[in-house]
Amino acid sequence: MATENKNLSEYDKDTIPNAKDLRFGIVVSEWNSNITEGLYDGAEAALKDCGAQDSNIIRWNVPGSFELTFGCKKMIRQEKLDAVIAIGSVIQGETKHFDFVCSATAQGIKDLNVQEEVPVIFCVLTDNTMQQAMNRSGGKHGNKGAEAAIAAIKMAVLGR
Ligand SMILES: Nc1c(NC[C@H](O)[C@H](O)[C@H](O)CO)[nH]c(=O)[nH]c1=O
Ligand SMILES: CC(=O)[C@@H](O)COP(=O)(O)O
Repeated sequence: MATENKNLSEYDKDTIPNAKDLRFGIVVSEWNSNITEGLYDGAEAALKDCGAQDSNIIRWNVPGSFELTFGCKKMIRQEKLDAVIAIGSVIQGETKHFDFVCSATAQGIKDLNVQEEVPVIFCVLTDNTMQQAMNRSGGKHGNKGAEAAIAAIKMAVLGR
């Protein structure tokens, strides 16, 4: 189902484990900060709505989405975490750079999920336009940050 046919912010709290004893890392790209701050707000609000404590949400910033992989790896090794959310917004420009940044970021975060023991959630928008990004970071299609927060809670308790 494409995003346009669903609301990214919708979830049923009755189906979500309580997050009160879980500790989360959130690594936020500074590129397109008008979008990534909205994604962060959505993720933080959903985590708290599901019981997470302020003191158990650790935020680091990195320059761009390409740096999310290193930032998440370093955070996992430095902090005791149950899940990490990688937040970025990549928007198509005039060149093929978009393709390389998106691919490298997605592959890097996938690799972390293979190599590390802490789940890393892919909360990176890869949009053709700023409007598409706005629509998915608190606009008409909801907030992918909220979706990522729910995924983080579910993955944090997987197998328990
Ligand atoms: N154009 C976008 C970038 N580009 C920057 C890279 O992510 C990286 O920081 C740089 O190549 C140095 O290593 N990053 C985004 O997150 N979003 C973009 O639209
Ligand atoms: C995703 C990018 O790196 C891109 O926004 C940069 O823009 P351009 O391709 O015009 O250099």
